[in-house]
Amino acid sequence: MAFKHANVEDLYEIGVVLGSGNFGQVRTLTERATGTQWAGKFIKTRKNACSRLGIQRSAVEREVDLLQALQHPNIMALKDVFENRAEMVLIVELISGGELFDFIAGKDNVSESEAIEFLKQILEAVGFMHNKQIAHFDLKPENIMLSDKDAEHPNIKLIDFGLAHQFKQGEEYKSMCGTPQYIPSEVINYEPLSTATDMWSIGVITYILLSGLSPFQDYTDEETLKNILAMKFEFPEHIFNMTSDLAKDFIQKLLVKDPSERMTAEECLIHQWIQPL
Ligand SMILES: Cc1ccc2c(c1)c1c3c(c(C)cc1n2CCCN)C(=O)NC3=O
Repeated sequence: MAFKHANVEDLYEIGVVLGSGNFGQVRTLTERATGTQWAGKFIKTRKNACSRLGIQRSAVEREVDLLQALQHPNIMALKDVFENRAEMVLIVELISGGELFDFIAGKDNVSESEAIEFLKQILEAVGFMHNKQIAHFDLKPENIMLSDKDAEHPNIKLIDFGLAHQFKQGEEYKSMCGTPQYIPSEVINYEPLSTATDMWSIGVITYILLSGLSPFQDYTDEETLKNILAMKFEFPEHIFNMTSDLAKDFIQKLLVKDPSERMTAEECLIHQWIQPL
């Protein structure tokens, strides 16, 4: 996709801030020609390679390339990219149902059938990515958005591919990025990563969906990381007493230390809990 050098404001009316992260800000945009609402991800780019502020232009190009390869109903769609001296703007579909995180927070916990509805869509999107050798590397409830939270069957969309990576044949990839409570031991130990790294995060997300608790989280990130390395998690009886054995089995087949032993997205989609015979 060619990066447009026009001024975003010529084509879009810039609206409210939806959120911000280390990359910059996300704001609503209204396309002047059609009135259609979009989201604009405003990324401050670095003046030069050594300045600390902002993001390398090459990192944004990589995210754009990955998003172009990932056209799927459960993955945020990229419409356009604008670039000027100090920033780049990704024009993406507006996902107005907010984060899965808030949806869970708004309820004590989610029923198993609701959780399965969400997980099927997440697993379809992640399986699609993994078949293209692309890993997300930052799967967490904040990056799973609902297109309409009031719908009977909310549609989910994965967002934020800033840490995503496409594996080349036989290439090794390591990174210390991610969010402590969702990362597996291979990230902490700076060992080679793979698409299985995402599957660990899905195990953590499933545990949170069903209980509202985070399996490894502790008072400090350091303690959290120790819990992960020690594989220290359990299903507290007073919280999980109503949870099916199949649901716990699903989680236990993802929260596995050895990445090669974890279920793949495809294996998850045919697990008895997700797809009863
Ligand atoms: C209604 C609403 C509220 C907050 C939003 C968004 C939409 C949103 C969106 C996107 C991103 C990358 C971040 C977003 N954020 C920031 C928080 C996401 N974790 C996006 O790509 N489309 C959005 O609508």
